Amino acid sequence: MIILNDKQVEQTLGLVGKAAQCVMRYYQSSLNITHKSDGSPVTIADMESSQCLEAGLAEIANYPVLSEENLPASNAWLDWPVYWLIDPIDGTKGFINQTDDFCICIALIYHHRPVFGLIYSPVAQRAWLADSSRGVLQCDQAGVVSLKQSAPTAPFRVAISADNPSDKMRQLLSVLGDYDCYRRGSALKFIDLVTGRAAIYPKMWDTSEWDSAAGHCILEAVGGEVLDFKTAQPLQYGRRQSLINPHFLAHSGISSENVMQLIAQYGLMLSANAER
Ligand SMILES: Nc1ncnc2c1ncn2[C@@H]1O[C@H](COP(=O)(O)O)[C@@H](OP(=O)(O)O)[C@H]1O
Ligand SMILES: [Mg+2]
Repeated sequence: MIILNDKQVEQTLGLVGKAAQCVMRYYQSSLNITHKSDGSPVTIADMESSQCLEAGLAEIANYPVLSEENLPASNAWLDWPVYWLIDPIDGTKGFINQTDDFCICIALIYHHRPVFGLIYSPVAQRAWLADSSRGVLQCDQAGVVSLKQSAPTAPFRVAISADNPSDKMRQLLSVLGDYDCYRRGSALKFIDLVTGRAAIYPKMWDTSEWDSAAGHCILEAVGGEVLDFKTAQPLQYGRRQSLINPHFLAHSGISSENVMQLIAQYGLMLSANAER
């Protein structure tokens, strides 16, 4: 197991603060937006944040860095036992639309599992980080607080993406009875699961491994899970040529019975679609 020492964690926090300063120089200004092959937007702020993080992380711990904005030409990650996996701005749409829902995600992957995760909100100037020895720490100017799993209150609060359609989601959640949905962009939805604002975050649309890795690590550190909807096993990283995640169910503090109901319902929806 790889564990970052206190100095490396402090340096990583300093670095993410520096990347956030790069990003905030462009927030609420007019930006030239280009689109990638999956249709997602990218700006100069994504690129500058990536350059800042890539250079800094390699100095903090000299592992390869896999960034959303700088992918290796080949599938080099298949041979890496340990590497940094970063999303220089997660929720670029929220950044462009000035919703405040965007963040910087940094994960350290060791043998296909996220062993360190850090999510930073440049607007709130707050970081959440986790690993197996520290649990989850929330760090901001007021200080450092250790977060524990908070019990969800009824009805279940469900965090969903800002722009994924609702009909499929309603069908999935129908097995829960009473629930209450809200929309929010970016990996900050994982933080909502940690703080108890949400109990469930289902993702039935494509995301990439850098979108989930840091949040996955932070959520697991308070006892939550990020499960592949098809296998009911935790997501894994860097195992396949494709970096697209399977559809997943992230949750915290709900019963295993509810988890199995949601996974079974996903399976039924999948078979019904295949039959059409
Ligand atoms: N078709 C697709 N393939 C891969 N990733 C996708 C995708 N559509 C959306 N995403 C990713 O999902 C993220 C947004 O998720 P959410 O809607 O939950 O906030 C975006 O992250 P970025 O903003 O980092 O590009 C985007 O990359
Ligand atoms: Mg992203």
